[in-house]
Amino acid sequence: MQQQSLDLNRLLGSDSNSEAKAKTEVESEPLLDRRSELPLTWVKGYLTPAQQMALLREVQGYPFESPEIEVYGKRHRIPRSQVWFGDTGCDTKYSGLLVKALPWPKYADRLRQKLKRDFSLESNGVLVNRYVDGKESMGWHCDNEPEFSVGSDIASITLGATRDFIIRDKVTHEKQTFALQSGDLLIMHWPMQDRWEHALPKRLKATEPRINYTFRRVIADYFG
Ligand SMILES: O=C(O)CCC(=O)C(=O)O
Ligand SMILES: [Fe+2]
Repeated sequence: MQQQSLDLNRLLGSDSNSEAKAKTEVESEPLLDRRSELPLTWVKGYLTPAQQMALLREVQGYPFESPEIEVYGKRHRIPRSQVWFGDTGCDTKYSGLLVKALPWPKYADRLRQKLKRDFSLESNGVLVNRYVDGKESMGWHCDNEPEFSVGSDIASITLGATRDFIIRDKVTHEKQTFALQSGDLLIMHWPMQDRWEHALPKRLKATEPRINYTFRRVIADYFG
């Protein structure tokens, strides 16, 4: 039940209004010291403007979908759109639906190879999220689906609008906010998902689209 309510939060982006007052971090804040203890790597400006442009052009051809899900008998469209690319057999589930991996687009695959070269980050699938503006969001969740490979890190790349990405300790509810900008990389290291949830709350001041690539390693043929 607990798990289900977390999943619903993620899908519907609920609880996000309570984040409206969450402050935006700046580098000089003392919280930075604590960040060195977090299971995260934040690389600002990881992608050059030219690399970002190549990806953004490619994104225009992605077959994004925004499925409807049923919650307590009512249908809701998830407040963003998504597409999943991956190696053959590297399927996943979201919105309760099995999603077959589509073949890697050229620049998404190059980005995957770059992450492997730079951080030894092995991934065989990527979820691409598109938030058309600050009204779109992702609610609190942790990425601990059974098809994810044990011990694997998750790498998140931001393109377009700056948005707050918030993590919350599951026990103490301590929060940390990261204002992710276009070209930034954030790696969530194993086993961060055990202790921390994360969310991308609504930010009504954001009027431009944001794209997020979330590279993952899943167990091939997990769904047979
Ligand atoms: O858009 C983001 O930065 C968050 C995406 C995310 O948490 C996910 O895809 O699981
Ligand atoms: Fe996530």
